[in-house]
Amino acid sequence: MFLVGLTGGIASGKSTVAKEFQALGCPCVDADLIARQVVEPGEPAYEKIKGTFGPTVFHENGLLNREKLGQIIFHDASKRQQLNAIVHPAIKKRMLREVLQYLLKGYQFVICDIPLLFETKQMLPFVSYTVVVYCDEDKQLSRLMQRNGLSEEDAQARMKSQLPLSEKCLLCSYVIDNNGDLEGTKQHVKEVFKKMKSSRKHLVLRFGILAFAVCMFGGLYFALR
Ligand SMILES: Nc1ncnc2c1ncn2[C@@H]1O[C@H](COP(=O)(O)OP(=O)(O)OP(=O)(O)O)[C@@H](O)[C@H]1O
Repeated sequence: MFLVGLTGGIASGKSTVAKEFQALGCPCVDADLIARQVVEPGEPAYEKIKGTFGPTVFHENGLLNREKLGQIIFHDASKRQQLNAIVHPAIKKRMLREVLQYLLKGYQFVICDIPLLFETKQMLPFVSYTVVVYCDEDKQLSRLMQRNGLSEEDAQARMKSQLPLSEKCLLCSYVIDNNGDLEGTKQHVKEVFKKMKSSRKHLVLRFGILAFAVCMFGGLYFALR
């Protein structure tokens, strides 16, 4: 099995593209979903956030106030770094656990939807291919404002906290153009899907596991003879 890192900019269409990959039968691990799970009450990252940012970033019922925390970190790079140092290792650990479950089920590859793949670099050593979902800046801005009900200024601040999409396109293996309608995007997803299916990178891990098993059992056999 091998991992494909799916990334892009905020509201560039990663979830939309991930759904299309799932419709084609690919398992997807969603870093955003995991990011919400690791800050639930009782999780180690939850306690660390309380210790670092204080009680003001929590609702009265104890749940994390994501909007309040978002406002703080999107306008303050050092606070953003502090939060990242807490949540990124927890996200990475849980992602690798989910990936391991798919490995045991025998999938050829797993799509890992990681919005900040190139910014944090945490998961980069584990992925064989990177795919960027791209759309022009003005389209990204209008989709973000519409979806999240944000002012232009707030939407711009969120976009600026990430690497520009054009830079990510230079770093990745494949670009999926999401400027057009959904039908066009589906076609781009199918093309990338075919390329992944024809990759033989999953054999590296399979042969590695096989060689390891042969060595272990061979060693055991000769030791017990
Ligand atoms: N090709 C498209 N045509 C029209 N609208 C689109 C298209 N792709 C995505 N959208 C819309 O743009 C918004 C952002 O898309 P999506 O949620 O997939 O982005 P995302 O990159 O996953 O966002 P986030 O950064 O929050 O994770 C959504 O409202 C979605 O419906």
